[in-house]
Amino acid sequence: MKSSPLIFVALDYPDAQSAWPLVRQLDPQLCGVKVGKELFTSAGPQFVRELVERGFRVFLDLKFHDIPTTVAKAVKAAAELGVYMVNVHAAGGRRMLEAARAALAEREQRPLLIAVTVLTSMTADDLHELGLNVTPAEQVSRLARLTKSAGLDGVVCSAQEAEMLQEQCGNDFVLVTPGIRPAGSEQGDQKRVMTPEQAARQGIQYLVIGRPITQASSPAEALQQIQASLTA
Ligand SMILES: O=C(O)c1cc(=O)[nH]c(=O)n1[C@@H]1O[C@H](COP(=O)(O)O)[C@@H](O)[C@H]1O
Repeated sequence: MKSSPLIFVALDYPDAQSAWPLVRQLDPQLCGVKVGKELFTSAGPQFVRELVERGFRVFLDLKFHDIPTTVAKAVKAAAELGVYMVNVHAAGGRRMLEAARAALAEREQRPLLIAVTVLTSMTADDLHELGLNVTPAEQVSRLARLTKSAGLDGVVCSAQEAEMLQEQCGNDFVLVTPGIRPAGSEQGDQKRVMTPEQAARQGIQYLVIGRPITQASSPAEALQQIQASLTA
C-alpha cells in the first residue's frame, strides 16, 4: 500500500496576523506549511524562522526565476532560513537549475530543491498563446526530465501528470502537487485538478492545499477531514 502524502497547507494570507490563528491549530508532526509570495512579501523571513522554530516543515514557495547567479544566491538564502523545501521555475533553463543545485551542494542539511513545471492554473490554450504548441502534459514531461538531469530533487506538477512522471523519472523523484480539490469544492483559478483521495492513490509525496482549507468555516477541521479521507 502506498503511504499517505504529506499535506502542505498553503498559508495564502495577507499578513502574519491573519495566518497565526490557523498555524496555532496545526500540529507540525501532521502537516507542513507553505509560505508563498503574498505572505512572504508582507511577513518576511522572520515569520518563516518562527514557523521553523515551532517545528514546521516549511515549503518556501517563491518560485525563483532569474539569471543563474541571482537564483543560486536566493536559494542559498532560503536554505539559511532552515526551510524544508524551496522552488524555482524549471523554465529558467538548465544553467539556472544547475546553479541552484550547486548553491546547496556543500550544505550538510539542505532543503529539497523543486522546480515548477507548468502551473496548475494553465491549460493547452495558455501554452499555445506563449508559442508552445504542446499539451500541458508534454511540457511537464519535458521540464521534469530537464529538472532531473540538472540534479534537482523533484517537480511541482498537477496530480494528473503524476503517473506519467513516475514512469519517466522514477518513484524517488519528488512530486509536489497543488490543484487539489475535494469533491464539490470550488475550483477557482485552478485548471488541472484532482481530489485528495485520487492524488493519494497516485503515490504522490506532497500535496499542496490552500483555499479548500483556509476558506473553510473551520480550516483545522477541513484539514483533518481531508487527512482522514486519505487513510480511509
Ligand atoms: O508552487 C506552488 O506551490 C504552486 C504551483 C502551481 O503550479 N500551482 C499552484 O497552485 N501553486 C501554489 O499552490 C497553492 C494552491 O492553493 P489553492 O489553489 O488555494 O489550493 C497556491 O499557494 C499556489 O501559489
